[in-house]
Amino acid sequence: MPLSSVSLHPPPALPPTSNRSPPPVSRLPRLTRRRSVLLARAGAADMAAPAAASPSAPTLLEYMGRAGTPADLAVLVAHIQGACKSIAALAASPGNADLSRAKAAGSGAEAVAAGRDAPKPLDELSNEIILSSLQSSGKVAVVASEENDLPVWMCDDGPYVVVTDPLDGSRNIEVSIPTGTIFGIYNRLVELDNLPVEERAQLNSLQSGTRMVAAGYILYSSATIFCISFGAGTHAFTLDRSTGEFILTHPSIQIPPRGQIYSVNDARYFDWPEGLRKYIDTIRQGKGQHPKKYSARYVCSLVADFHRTLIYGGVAMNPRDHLRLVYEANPLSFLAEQAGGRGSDGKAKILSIQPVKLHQRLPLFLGSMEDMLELESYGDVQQKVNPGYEV
Ligand SMILES: O=P(O)(O)OC[C@H]1O[C@](O)(COP(=O)(O)O)[C@@H](O)[C@@H]1O
Repeated sequence: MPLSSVSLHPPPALPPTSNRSPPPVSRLPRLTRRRSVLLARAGAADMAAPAAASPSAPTLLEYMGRAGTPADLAVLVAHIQGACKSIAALAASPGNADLSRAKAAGSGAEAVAAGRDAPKPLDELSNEIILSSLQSSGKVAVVASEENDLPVWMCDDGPYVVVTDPLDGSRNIEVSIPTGTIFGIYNRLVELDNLPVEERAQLNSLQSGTRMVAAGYILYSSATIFCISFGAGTHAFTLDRSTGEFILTHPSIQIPPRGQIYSVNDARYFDWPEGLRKYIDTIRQGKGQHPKKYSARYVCSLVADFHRTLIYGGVAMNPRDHLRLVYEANPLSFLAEQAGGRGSDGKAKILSIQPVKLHQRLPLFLGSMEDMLELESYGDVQQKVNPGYEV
């Protein structure tokens, strides 16, 4: 669906102001200055409230300037940032439910035949938004996206290669559950420049995760969070809706070495191997290396489950062959490692797995170092039975 054909319904008209009785002024709580500033920043303050203080924390663009991010890379990230603001607006718009519904039966057959899920209109729109902003950055040679069977070649002398899942968890949009965009950035392999374009595109996109120069995700939730690593720590920026800027709110995130939360779709318990069942049974009962009973949290939206794990610690997993190595597991593992955590397929570090196919799937485990090592010590944690589940 082209972007121009999306019609967002106008908001319902409010009754005229004069018909509504004014609130009893004397009962209005007085806003503290801090609250006023926060409300003003959120664009929600009463006009008479004190003006927002200028935030001292840097914006994403200022951060990249201060950190000495190469200019071409900063331009590229600035374009991703712009695209994600548009996706955030679409995901939160009154038209989002229509955009999240699968198209007529039979559509998306090509994607399904290629081992991908049938895309929803919002997946396709998000892909279009990301691709066009990467194209206009002028910095990208090739993009490998979940929504395209093959990598898209953009520009022969673009210095970077981008891998992306433009909108993960789009099945959740209709019920306003968080979604996210994931991306990874590599240098273009100049030694491949003389190969035919299809081969060049493919090999550039299948680089090992160890060669990533930057990776990030954008979480579309109650706040829109842009989390990124350039290989020197993991940092998260929160969208300030009054200025349209992403403000540094979580510098140098350190995932706690041990958490108390596990995140998995445990309706699949009976399809799990013995090792994984034992691990989950053990930590639930507080009988593991950490003598606390773990709690379960599962949003079923990869970026949201990963974001919570990054901040609170613990483990987030999908033990069956479902998530994609190139544009989901690799970028999130890079961010986890940069925050002191670990990403694995249950046996090996994700970043050390050489991709062989663009849409390659694998079991994915992400989280706190101590929790991850304990989990892996059970050996048999990859779910081999994968019947495909309807929901
Ligand atoms: O059905 P499962 O195994 O719980 O998988 C859920 C996972 O799949 C995803 O929805 C991604 O799958 P899709 O690409 O089909 O949307 C993740 O957001 C989520 O973590």
